Amino acid sequence: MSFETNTETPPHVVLEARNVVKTYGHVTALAGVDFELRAGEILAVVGDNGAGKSTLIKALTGALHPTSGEILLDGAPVHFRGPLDARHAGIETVYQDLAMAPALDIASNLFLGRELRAPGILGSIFRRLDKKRMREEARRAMSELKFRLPSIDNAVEALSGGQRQGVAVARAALFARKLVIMDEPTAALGVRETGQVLELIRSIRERGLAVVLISHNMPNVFDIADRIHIMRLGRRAAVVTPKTHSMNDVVAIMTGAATA
Ligand SMILES: Nc1ncnc2c1ncn2[C@@H]1O[C@H](COP(=O)(O)OP(=O)(O)OP(=O)(O)O)[C@@H](O)[C@H]1O
Repeated sequence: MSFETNTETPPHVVLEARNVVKTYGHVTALAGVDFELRAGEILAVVGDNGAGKSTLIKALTGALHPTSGEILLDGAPVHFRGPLDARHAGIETVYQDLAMAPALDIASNLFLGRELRAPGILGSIFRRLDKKRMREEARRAMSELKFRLPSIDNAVEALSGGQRQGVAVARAALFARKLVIMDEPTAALGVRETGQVLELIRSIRERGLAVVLISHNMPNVFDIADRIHIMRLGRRAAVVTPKTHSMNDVVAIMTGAATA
C-alpha cells in the first residue's frame, strides 16, 4: 500500500450505477449493485451463474427498468425507456445472438437498421440506399479496426463464427460514441478467432471508447481487462485488477471463499 499523496485527477466515470435493485416477484436479481466504468478502460464483469451480470447489463442499457437505484451517464442521471434510448445516448451493445441478417453482405450488416440513404429525394422519398458509401465506410471501419475479412461483399452466412463476431463488434465500434458492452463475445470461438476478437476489443479502446466485457473466460479476462468487476449474489463483491490479483483470487471472491 502506498501512503504518498495522490495528486492525480480522478478518472472520468462514463457510466455509473448506484445501489440498483431489480426484483422479480420474490427473486432478487440485483440487490443494490454499484458499478463504475471509467473512460478508455476495458472493464470485465465476472461472476458465477445467476450472480446478476446479465440483469446488470440490461439495467444499464435500458433493456429493463430497475426497481430502484440510479444510473448516470457522464455524471448525469439517465432513465432509458428502452435499448434505443441507450443507443442514442452513445451506448452500443453486442448481444450473444449477434442480431445479424445472415443472407446480407457485411456492409449491409454493419449498417443494419441505420442504413445510409442516397442523397436528395432518391433517398428521402424513395428510400434508395447508398450502397457505395456504405461499402466504403465499412471498408474504412474494418481497416481502422485492423480486422481482416475476405471481402466486404461476402454474405455474413459465409463467414466463420469469429468473423461474424468481428462484424458484430465492428458494428458496435462504428456507432458507439461513448462505450461498447459485450456479452460473452468469445464464447463460441476457437483459439485463433478468440485472439482476433480480443485484438478488436483492444482497438476499440484505442479509439478512446470504454468497453464492458461480460465473460466466464478467466484467461481472456486477465489478458485484456484493465479492471475486473466481480458480481456475487446481485451485488458488486469487489473491483480488482489483473496486476494485483490472480485468477484464483478472483474465483475465490466470486464464490464467497474470500473477500478482496
Ligand atoms: N426475468 C426473470 N424473471 C425471474 N428471475 C430472473 C429473471 N431474470 C433473471 N432472474 C434471476 O435473477 C438472478 C440473476 O440472473 P442473471 O441472468 O442476471 O445472472 P447472470 O450472472 O447473468 O448468470 P449467467 O452467468 O448464468 O448468465 C438469477 O437468480 C435469475 O434466475
